[in-house]
Amino acid sequence: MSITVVKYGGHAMSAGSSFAQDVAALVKAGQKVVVVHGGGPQISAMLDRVGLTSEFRNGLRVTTPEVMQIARMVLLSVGKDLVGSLARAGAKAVSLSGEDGGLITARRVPQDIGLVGDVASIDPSLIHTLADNGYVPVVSTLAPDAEGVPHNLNADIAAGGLAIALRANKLVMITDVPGLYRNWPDASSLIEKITAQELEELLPSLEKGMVPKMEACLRAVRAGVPSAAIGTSLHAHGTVVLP
Ligand SMILES: Nc1ncnc2c1ncn2[C@@H]1O[C@H](COP(=O)(O)OP(=O)(O)O)[C@@H](O)[C@H]1O
Ligand SMILES: CC(=O)N[C@@H](CCC(=O)OP(=O)(O)O)C(=O)O
Repeated sequence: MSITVVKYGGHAMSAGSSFAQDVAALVKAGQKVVVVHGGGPQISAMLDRVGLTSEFRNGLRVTTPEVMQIARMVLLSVGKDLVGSLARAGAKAVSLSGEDGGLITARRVPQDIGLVGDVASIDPSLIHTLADNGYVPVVSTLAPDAEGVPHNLNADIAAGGLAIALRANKLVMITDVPGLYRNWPDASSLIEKITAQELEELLPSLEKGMVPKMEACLRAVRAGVPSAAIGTSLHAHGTVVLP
């Protein structure tokens, strides 16, 4: 049975959408769906409320231990909220993070930005167990490093890693823009289809949140995921990345 990995970004989430209904419909139609959620804007809002600031470097949040505490709290709560939305839409969902069942092990990124991890390894057996039994796994992207220290992972990067480890048929990145624009924000420059080679050439010119998103798509299609799509819903894909 085919597996779709869907990354649901924090910006898309705050815009409100038919996300839960769309996932529930896919599951009803016999597909396995794994949700990886973001929550960047929600973390920033909570940091604001408690009087902490954080900055982004190349799309990654500089994560001090204090920021990590808030990020973890917010992401786990976003996961539970999504389980609730999916349940109301008729899908049985279970939230978990990379910390559960040895799902993800993190490796500290080389940049000096604190407790930020990349995916070092993934053990997808817990995800398979859930998906094989009709549950929608909802993954919060926190993961311990080899010493057991929790790290903050960019959700796009983690979704790409999971799509590879699960041998997904498709990776879908749901965000607040219709797709990838060659000359952002020129609305006429939306890229409908792009190959891995073309994307690799374009990557250095991209900025902010698009950097980890497109890097994750590139890694996924290079590692055997047949396609990665970027759009505003499970059915609206402005951009498709092909090997
Ligand atoms: N070339 C580009 N094409 C599309 N969006 C871009 C581009 N460059 C920067 N962006 C910005 O990236 C944002 C999406 O990334 P991000 O904020 O990380 O979203 P998410 O929370 O869904 O992961 C868009 O809202 C847009 O402002
Ligand atoms: C290291 C890093 O940047 N982690 C992200 C995790 C959440 C995320 O990726 O959320 P979106 O998908 O909504 O942007 C953060 O702290 O914002």
